[in-house]
Amino acid sequence: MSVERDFSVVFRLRPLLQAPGAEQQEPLVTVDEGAAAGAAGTHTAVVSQERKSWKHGETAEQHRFAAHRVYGCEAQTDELFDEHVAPLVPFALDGGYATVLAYGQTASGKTHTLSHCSAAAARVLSAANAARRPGGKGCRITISCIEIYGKTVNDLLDAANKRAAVAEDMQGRGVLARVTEREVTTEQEILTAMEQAWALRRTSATAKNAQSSRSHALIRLTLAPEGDANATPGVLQLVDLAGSERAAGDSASHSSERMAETVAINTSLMALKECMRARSGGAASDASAKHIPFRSTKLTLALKEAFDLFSRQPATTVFIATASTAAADISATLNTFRYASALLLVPQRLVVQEPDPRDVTYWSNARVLEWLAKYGGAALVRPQDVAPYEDGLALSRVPEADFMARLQRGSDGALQGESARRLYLKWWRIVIASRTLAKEARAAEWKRTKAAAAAASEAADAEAAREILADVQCE
Ligand SMILES: Nc1ncnc2c1ncn2[C@@H]1O[C@H](COP(=O)(O)OP(=O)(O)OP(=O)(O)O)[C@@H](O)[C@H]1O
Repeated sequence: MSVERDFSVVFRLRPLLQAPGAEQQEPLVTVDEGAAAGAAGTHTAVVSQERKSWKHGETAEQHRFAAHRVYGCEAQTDELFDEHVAPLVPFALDGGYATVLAYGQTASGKTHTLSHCSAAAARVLSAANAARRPGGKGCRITISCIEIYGKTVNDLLDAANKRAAVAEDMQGRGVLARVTEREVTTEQEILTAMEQAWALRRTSATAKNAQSSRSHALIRLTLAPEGDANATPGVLQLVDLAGSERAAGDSASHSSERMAETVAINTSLMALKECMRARSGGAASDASAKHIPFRSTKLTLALKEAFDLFSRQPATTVFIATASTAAADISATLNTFRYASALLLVPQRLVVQEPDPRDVTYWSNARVLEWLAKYGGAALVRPQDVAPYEDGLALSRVPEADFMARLQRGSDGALQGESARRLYLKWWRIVIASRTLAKEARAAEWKRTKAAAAAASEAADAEAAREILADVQCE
């Protein structure tokens, strides 16, 4: 069970929900079972759109959409979980950044699919972690849950649904701020937290709007390896996106509040698409490192590591597009599949940043101690007291007041006030300068890789042309 690709697009068709005694309808979206998997291992969903015109009468137009996998109406959520979500558990326990996104119109089955997957993930994760603990490879698991409603972020693990925030930390990672981080160990503890989050989302949504899917909900499990305080924690997160439908024609949808809400949802879903597509870096001939606009919305900032081209940890994303198969929802279903199919362009592999000795945030604890000995030496600072175990990244996360207190303690009071601050600022100058240098070097490397790929593709074209010419001449 391993993660096959960096980015998977999965379709899930919702069966028709027919009232008892209502006239029987046929699902208008089906899986093309006959079609062999496409070049990129893709499968196909077929949408029949009925059209009526005075000239041609009733006709059905067929639209075909590719995805890595299409689950039909009869498929069970367990099947989807086993194939696409379960492999993310060991991936995240090993330090990877795994994201599951559910996208689709209201009532298409996003929450149905994700709540089942989150419960199954709680079971698999707690068992896998318990099995790793005797070998010393277990993780400390914490859970945080937020909902993003327009520009507002709320804590779904706080009974009062208090305000939270999404921010970028010193290392440029998208972090959840002012949120409850609850430590969980057993399946039941994880489940209780998740259920509390889903329930609070439903209640707060009813207070705002009759429909629950006007906000994005994010459940994030952070997996910090026990016994290595410097390791980058793994992440397993599930995101129930706001309903993707456009404003309907009813008068309620035209209230200014509802319109603003719809604009905010559409903006964030478009930004999400842009971020995911920007990762593809364009054609091989496009030699520029792509700008990924993750800062444009709270949602994309929160998920930044999922798009980052140069990430400190491997990342993988499963995009589940849920769709109704009912005739009344066909245009929303077509929009869902158009959005999701376009994401198949996202490349298979991200560039995982190699440790770069030029970048202070990659320094080992030994290298940090060396630096402290060199620059704090004159004031007789004991480096070990300033950074007992921290590597460069961990030390750059130490808040200023704590850093200063360590300097004071580590020099028996010799270094305090302005002189301690000077050493602290010196540390920060080197953190920033080295990160800038490393970033520029990565951009140059990216450019070289792209140029080499473009040259290789041109050479292959030329070779193919020569072969065709040779064939023609033989004939
Ligand atoms: N695959 C499925 N099989 C059977 N029932 C389903 C399936 N998917 C969804 N449903 C049912 O359809 C209804 C709507 O589903 P759900 O609430 O998950 O939709 P949603 O897209 O999350 O909408 P919202 O965001 O408004 O809650 C629910 O009653 C759910 O049980």
